[in-house]
Amino acid sequence: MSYKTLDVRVDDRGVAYVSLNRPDKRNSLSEQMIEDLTRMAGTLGADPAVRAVVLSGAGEVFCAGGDLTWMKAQIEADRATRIREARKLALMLNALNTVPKPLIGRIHGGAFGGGVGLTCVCDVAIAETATRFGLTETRLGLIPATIGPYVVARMGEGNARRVFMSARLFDADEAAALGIVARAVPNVELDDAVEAEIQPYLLVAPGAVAAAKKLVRSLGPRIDETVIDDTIRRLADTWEGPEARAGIMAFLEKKVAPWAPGGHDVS
Ligand SMILES: C/C(=C\C(=O)SCCNC(=O)CCNC(=O)[C@H](O)C(C)(C)COP(=O)(O)OP(=O)(O)OC[C@H]1O[C@@H](n2cnc3c(N)ncnc32)[C@H](O)[C@@H]1OP(=O)(O)O)CC(=O)O
Repeated sequence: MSYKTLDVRVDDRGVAYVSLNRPDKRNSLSEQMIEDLTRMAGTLGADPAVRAVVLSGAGEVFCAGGDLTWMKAQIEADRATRIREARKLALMLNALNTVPKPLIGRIHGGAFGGGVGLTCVCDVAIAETATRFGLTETRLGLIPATIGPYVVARMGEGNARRVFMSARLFDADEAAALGIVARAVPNVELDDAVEAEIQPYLLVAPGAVAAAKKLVRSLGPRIDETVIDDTIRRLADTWEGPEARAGIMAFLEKKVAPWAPGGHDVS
């Protein structure tokens, strides 16, 4: 179980602690991290000794979303490459969403774009009160495409219209009100809160847990192959447009995008 961008440790109770480990790039979802997360979901999901998985991030923020350097490469690529790369992101999210174990998110610092997506594919997430959340894609000329189904399933269409279209940041209490996280706790209580969340899962039948998770997915909004394919196409379409190029280049060059003359509030 060796990964280039993840730290994985399984304790003697069968709790797997997985930490995104690219803190210098704010744990943004590089191609390697997407591959590692997909493999991790398959490996831990199939391991009968694993009873629960905790997903966290190293460093200052949980996850800064899709790696914008990787996305810049997609802007330069041909259509077939764009579709193939967008599919990797979508299949990683699907793998985590369907992992047949309890997946518990430990969210701190910040979760932006794909970082909110990762939070929403967890069965339950607990956030540090100071965490900032944002579906920031439209700031960058992008859309929350592949993460969209999981986020909308949590917050509903009305809330999604507001936060997808405005890209405004919100705090952990609002994230709890929106259903993205179960609750917000002060940083000093975060690890205890996550441990308390794990406990009940260690007392229930693993096969029934997996079946219950499947049941809930079949009762909630359907995120099937057709929906996933549609989000892949939408992301590839967005990468083709002039706004994505301008927004991503502005971020990477530490400039302000042309549609935000005063800059964005990131505090
Ligand atoms: C999944 C889909 C879409 C997306 O997710 S699009 C991405 C959405 N994410 C964002 O909008 C967040 C972008 N990042 C930030 O706003 C800030 O970095 C931060 C997270 C608020 C942290 O700020 P801080 O001041 O602490 O750090 P720096 O900005 O100096 O960043 C340090 C270092 O990390 C690099 N970096 C940060 N985020 C990313 C990223 N998303 N991609 C690539 N690189 C990132 C940053 O460039 C700095 O690098 P240096 O080399 O040190 O300059 C699509 C779908 O849903 O389908």
